Amino acid sequence: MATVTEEAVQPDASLASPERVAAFKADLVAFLGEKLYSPEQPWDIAVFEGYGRGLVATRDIAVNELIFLDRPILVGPRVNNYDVIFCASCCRIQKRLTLCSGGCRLPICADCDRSAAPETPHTAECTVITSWQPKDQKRYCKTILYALTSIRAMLLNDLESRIVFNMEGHAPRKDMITEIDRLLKDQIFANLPEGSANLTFLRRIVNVLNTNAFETFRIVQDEENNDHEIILRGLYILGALMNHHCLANVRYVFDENQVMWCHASRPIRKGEQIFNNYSKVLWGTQHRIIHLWFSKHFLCECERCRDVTELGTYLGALKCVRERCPNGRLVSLNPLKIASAWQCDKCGLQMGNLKVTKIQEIAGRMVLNNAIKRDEAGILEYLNDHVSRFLLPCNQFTVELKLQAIRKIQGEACLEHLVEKERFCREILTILEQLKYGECFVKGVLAYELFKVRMTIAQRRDEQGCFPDEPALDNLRTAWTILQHSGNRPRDLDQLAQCYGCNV
Ligand SMILES: C[S@@+](CC[C@H](N)C(=O)[O-])C[C@H]1O[C@@H](n2cnc3c(N)ncnc32)[C@H](O)[C@@H]1O
Repeated sequence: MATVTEEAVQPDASLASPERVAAFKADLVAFLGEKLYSPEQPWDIAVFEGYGRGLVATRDIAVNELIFLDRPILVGPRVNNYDVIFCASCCRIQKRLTLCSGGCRLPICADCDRSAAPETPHTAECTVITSWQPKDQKRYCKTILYALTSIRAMLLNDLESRIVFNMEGHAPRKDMITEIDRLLKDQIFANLPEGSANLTFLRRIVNVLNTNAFETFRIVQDEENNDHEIILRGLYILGALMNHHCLANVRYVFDENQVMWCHASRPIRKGEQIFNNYSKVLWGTQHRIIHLWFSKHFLCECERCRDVTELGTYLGALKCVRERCPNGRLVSLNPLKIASAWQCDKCGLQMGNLKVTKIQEIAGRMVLNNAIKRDEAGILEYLNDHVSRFLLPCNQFTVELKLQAIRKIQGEACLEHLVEKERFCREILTILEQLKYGECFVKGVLAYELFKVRMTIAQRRDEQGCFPDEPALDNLRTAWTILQHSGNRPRDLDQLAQCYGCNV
């Protein structure tokens, strides 16, 4: 169990000193072990001006080459509502809520319950939680579930906790209530006083998690053998060492065992920094900048963020509001300044940032909170009748809705919808090409969907003789290359790739 001392949990400004970096790397290599680390790996830890530590390529890395494998040092529930009840320990779906008999107020399955064996994987965390004397022990407590990932850090061994406390951890913004604040505010425990070493430890862990954790998942089956994906948060140290760039040069997936597979999405030259994208690939610049500022505490100034045309994609651009300017696109005069005015690229109309933000907010609400929940016909109708009147076809919200349509239009859909789906897949793949985004995860998903929809259209039109042609096989190869290690890849991908010889 980790030693909880005040010194151990203090954030440290010297994380990037050469001695600290060398010691940190030695710890990390020991943690990864021979299975995940080989001395031939093409990365090293380096310090970059303005970024802190990061990963650097130690030789040229080819596109699609494996850069590293990583495993979570810490994993557990995210701090967000779940729509199913699952065992807090093994994540198996629980039909009926059964609380742990140990009194920790968490839902636990019969196999993980403290009474199931002298030691279950849940015993140690239950002991920590109950040592703080939970009040109201007969009731489920969501707040404890949300804090569980941080609480698990108390069980790390010395090597692991040294690694974790060598990670950067930004303090929360003043208006943010963390899962640990919530434990105190709701007076969940009788014996976890403000000012205690345990609380300082938990607060520091929350900062490390918020700065570094990834969204990962576990696939579990219910009693009817249906698969469910339980979204979790995982601290992957090697993964977290990658700094951000809006034109990342890697992609990653998590396999069934929660191992992270990180591949090059573009060629990387020796000496270049290995970058991940912390934001969404298909978001416009203003959204990415705000998201990075509020969640990761830095201002991105990469070439994609600096270009008003967003590399010709106009993902964040808005439709000009003048009726006599049907093709005008409003773009920011200075994308790096959130308060900058916007201007139409055709008629020169200027608009203040507050008004632009309002329009984006309304568009976002209409699309993300409302239209996206419709069925496939509803989404297509909304795209054709409403969205086209107030948003550009290239706008990020239009693109998001098209992605949702792609997900919802499946094999049994009518031919007209399938043809629309094919068009959307091609449109979004073209945007990725404009961004020169390489062999990224979204490309893999779209390539798979495009292959499938073309196959279904060929069947419906009785054109199987012409399918699959070379472009379709290319799509399947791309999908297989990108998604093959993902634990939640489409269930028929392996079979399709094998059947058409694309899994080599
Ligand atoms: C997941 S950590 C990355 C590793 C970190 N540099 C370190 O030394 O531990 C994320 C933090 O790194 C820094 N960072 C990452 N990408 C950056 C970028 N593009 N510009 C400036 N800072 C960046 C920010 O402080 C951010 O909150």
